[in-house]
Amino acid sequence: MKPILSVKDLQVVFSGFKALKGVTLEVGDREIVTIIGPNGAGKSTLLDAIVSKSPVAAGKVYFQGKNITNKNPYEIARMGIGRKFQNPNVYNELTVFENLLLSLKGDHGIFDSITAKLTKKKRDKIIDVLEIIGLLNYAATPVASLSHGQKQWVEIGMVIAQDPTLVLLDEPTAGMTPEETHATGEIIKSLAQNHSVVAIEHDMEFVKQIAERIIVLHQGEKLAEGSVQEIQNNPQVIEVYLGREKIDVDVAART
Ligand SMILES: Nc1ncnc2c1ncn2[C@@H]1O[C@H](COP(=O)(O)OP(=O)(O)OP(=O)(O)O)[C@@H](O)[C@H]1O
Repeated sequence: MKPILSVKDLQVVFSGFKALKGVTLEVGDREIVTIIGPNGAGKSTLLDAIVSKSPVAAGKVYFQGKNITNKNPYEIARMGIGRKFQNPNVYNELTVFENLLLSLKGDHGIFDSITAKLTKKKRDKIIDVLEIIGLLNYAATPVASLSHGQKQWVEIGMVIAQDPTLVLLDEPTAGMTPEETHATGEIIKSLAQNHSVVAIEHDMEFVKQIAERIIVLHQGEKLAEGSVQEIQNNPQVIEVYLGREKIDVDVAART
């Protein structure tokens, strides 16, 4: 099977500091790949480099067979890669429906998007997205009155409203309650029926819920790759990441 995304020997350098030291990975059609690793491992930098938010110093990024290395970020978005950042980037004073309307592919400018005639096609598309993100009953609710988790779902919705082939999510469950985290996992699984997904995540329960394949980054390099079981039993991963996570949890439980 031909991969949707193919990253080859990617290097990113910040003022002489190598944040990525030659990372290679592939993402298949409608596959969910989860990226884990300690703080500073280079996870966000990897997603940034794919969409040209950080410049690639060496190596290549191919999307659907086309070389997109260091291409203009808007062009990359237009080609079909959607990126959600850690903090919700939504319009609080607008409703959930309006936020999604603003994100629809082909619309330009807040005023134009909101005042333009709402076609049936646009309405149906927004309803589809609302169903996927579980907010159908909140269409007319101002985003300001949603919970933190619901705002994150609106933003996931804003990404998928653009019909990306590949969705990149940076810690989609950050700050969520356990119930919201679980619901996010179900949203991502339903997303993967039509999209490829790469998600950075720290919460191992969540990773187990969604992961088909896990990639572990450590100090700018790929330390391991495999199924949940392979990763959980990998001694190097336990040493640099999973063991430490467990110690953190144990310490937190005692204090
Ligand atoms: N714009 C930048 N300028 C300089 N250094 C940077 C920049 N962005 C990231 N770094 C450094 O690159 C390394 C990788 O950072 P990155 O944010 O990719 O890690 P991460 O794995 O996403 O960590 P976290 O889990 O804490 O978000 C870190 O040492 C970070 O300080």
